[in-house]
Amino acid sequence: MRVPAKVNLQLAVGPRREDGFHALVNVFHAVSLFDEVTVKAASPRQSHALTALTATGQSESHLARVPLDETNLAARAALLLAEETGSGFPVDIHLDKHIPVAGGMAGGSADAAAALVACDRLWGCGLSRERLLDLAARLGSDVAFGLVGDTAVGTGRGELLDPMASPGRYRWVFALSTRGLSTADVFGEYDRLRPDAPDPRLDLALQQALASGDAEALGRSLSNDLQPAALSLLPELQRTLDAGRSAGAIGALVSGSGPTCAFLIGGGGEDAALVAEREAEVVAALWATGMCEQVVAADGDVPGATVL
Ligand SMILES: C[C@](O)(CO)[C@H](O)COP(=O)(O)OP(=O)(O)OC[C@H]1O[C@@H](n2ccc(N)nc2=O)[C@H](O)[C@@H]1O
Ligand SMILES: Nc1ncnc2c1ncn2[C@@H]1O[C@H](COP(=O)(O)OP(=O)(O)OP(=O)(O)O)[C@@H](O)[C@H]1O
Repeated sequence: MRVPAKVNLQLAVGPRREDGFHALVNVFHAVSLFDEVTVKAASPRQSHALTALTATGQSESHLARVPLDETNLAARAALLLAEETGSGFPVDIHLDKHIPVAGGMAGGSADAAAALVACDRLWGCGLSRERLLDLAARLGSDVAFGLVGDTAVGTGRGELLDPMASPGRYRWVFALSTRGLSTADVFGEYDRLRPDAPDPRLDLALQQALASGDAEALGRSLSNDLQPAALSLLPELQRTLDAGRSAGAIGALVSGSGPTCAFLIGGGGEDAALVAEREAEVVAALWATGMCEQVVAADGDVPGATVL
């Protein structure tokens, strides 16, 4: 399975609810930075739903943060499906990780979405899309989006998804950090900085920019209520954002709970040579900060978990 990372085009965070989660209006956008998840029948067969989990990837520092036990979200997805359906036989799960770990791009959630679909097929459960989305939501607020992909608005705690019209194609650059940020810590810092958060609302200017495919307008409309909290925990991210903006990015923000920073470079309607030139300048400026572990380019939007 191939499953994409996400960037949040708008992340409006309301007050903390009684269950501890925050009410969100969350505009998800899937980008072409993929994890590959392979699920195979284990041999010899054992009595557990999961027998082994392995991971590879480009970055050793990121891989070191991926748990290889039953706390891994992909393993949890397989176990939940087995428990809910009463079916399943032992499987080996391999994660080839390219989505930054604890980077605010929903890497673990993506792997969980892929594992759900893969095990559903391998075990012949034949769950409906609704059941799969329901199980995904139980695993985490971002998991359902891994199934859906493209561009979608999430409400509730982010798990109730509606597709959003976005006919345009956009070019992005992502600055990955060697550090990770815990999503729970960033929400905690948000509560400290903003104890009286209003109810979240969809930004109509963003909706319009997406509907018309206007990259400049999209760049102006990007927003993330968690950004001040991520910057408060990792103040050096401000320099990364400033460097990308000064080099010509038409929009810049922290992705989700961070610390990955996302830079909008241009849209499909623009002169391709101009966009490529802008991309090269932004990439060079980000490397020059000396603060990025990796700088990668990607396109959005792209489909959700796909069988290869
Ligand atoms: C920041 C985002 O990535 C934006 O898409 C998501 O809201 C986070 O989604 P996620 O990583 O799937 O998060 P979950 O695994 O559901 O929750 C992790 C922790 O984040 C906090 N959390 C998450 C979602 C939400 N709506 N309110 C929260 O307060 C809670 O402290 C929770 O314990
Ligand atoms: N399959 C997985 N891949 C990466 N991390 C995982 C996985 N399963 C569990 N984890 C744990 O989850 C933590 C968060 O990882 P993840 O990459 O999902 O963060 P994130 O992209 O910031 O999440 P989100 O954007 O959904 O808030 C990691 O530090 C790791 O301990």
